[in-house]
Amino acid sequence: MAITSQIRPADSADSAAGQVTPAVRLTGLTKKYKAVTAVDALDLTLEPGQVVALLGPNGAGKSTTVDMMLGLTRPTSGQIALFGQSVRQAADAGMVGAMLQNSQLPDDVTVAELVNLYAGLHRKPLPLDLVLDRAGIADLAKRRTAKLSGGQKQRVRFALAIVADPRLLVLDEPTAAMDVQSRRDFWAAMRRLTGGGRTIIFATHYLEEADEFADRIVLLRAGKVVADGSGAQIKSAVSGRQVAATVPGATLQSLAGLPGVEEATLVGDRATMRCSDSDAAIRALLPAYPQATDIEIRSLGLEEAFLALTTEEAK
Ligand SMILES: Nc1ncnc2c1ncn2[C@@H]1O[C@H](COP(=O)(O)OP(=O)(O)OP(=O)(O)O)[C@@H](O)[C@H]1O
Repeated sequence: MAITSQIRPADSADSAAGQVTPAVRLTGLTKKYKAVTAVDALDLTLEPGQVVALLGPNGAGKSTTVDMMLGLTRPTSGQIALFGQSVRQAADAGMVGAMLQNSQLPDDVTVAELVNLYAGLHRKPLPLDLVLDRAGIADLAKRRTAKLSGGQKQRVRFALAIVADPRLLVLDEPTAAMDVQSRRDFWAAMRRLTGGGRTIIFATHYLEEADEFADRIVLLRAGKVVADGSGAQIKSAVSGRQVAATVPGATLQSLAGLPGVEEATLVGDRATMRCSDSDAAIRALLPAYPQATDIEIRSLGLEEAFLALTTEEAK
């Protein structure tokens, strides 16, 4: 599929030309679990100050990518540089803060005690009040963690992630347990943080969340980047039309290769083609298959088109 190259090369040329060291540079990053390739030769460069969403369905490789960036899982091959340093060096220097899916919080401490405990692990932690304030949990300082709601726990995890004032925040589905208002508050806090030039990469299942809060969306499927661009670019790339037709004798390969066709499926003689240009597709289909009948064209909604882009393709 050509969407990645239409929008922007996965590895932006800006950083090569400019002086700025990328916040994140992943090169050929690969993780295999026996037969499963969870992350497949991923190349990705993040400029400092970007808020980037790693968007994709279950099993796309988001968590594995995040875990490798945090040194929790070793890559099978490929390289990771964070501000030009190794994962270990960047972590030791307090450059990286992380918020992981479902990480456990100890039960028998207050929020302030827990944040202080984490602060003690770092050489130059931020003052407690500032951390609590930035995470929007100043009013929860004396609350025991066992008494927190799911969304409040997420904000405490966020406080722990920012304790060392990291330049890069890596967040795996940070708003998973939050209601709409908490989600908005969370991202408002994030925006205040990134005002200071911090880089954020977060994993999410939700196109809407990625569109609303990220400067850039990297769409993953089966461990590969299938699209990379701003929310508007991704939306225009994924929206399109679907052409269905009964095409006796057609092969999947020939249908997928028609101009304007992004992806094709064939069930018996019934072909369904997701098109970037449905007019071009039909103009090419008819001379190639004059026997085609029952042709239908319909517009794909955004969510539907997104799903089409993130499920297995035939091309
Ligand atoms: N420890 C593991 N052992 C074997 N396979 C794994 C392991 N961790 C992940 N995988 C596989 O790697 C692929 C990518 O998984 P990953 O958790 O990175 O996806 P994801 O995009 O984060 O999905 P989700 O949104 O469900 O968290 C999946 O096929 C998953 O089953």
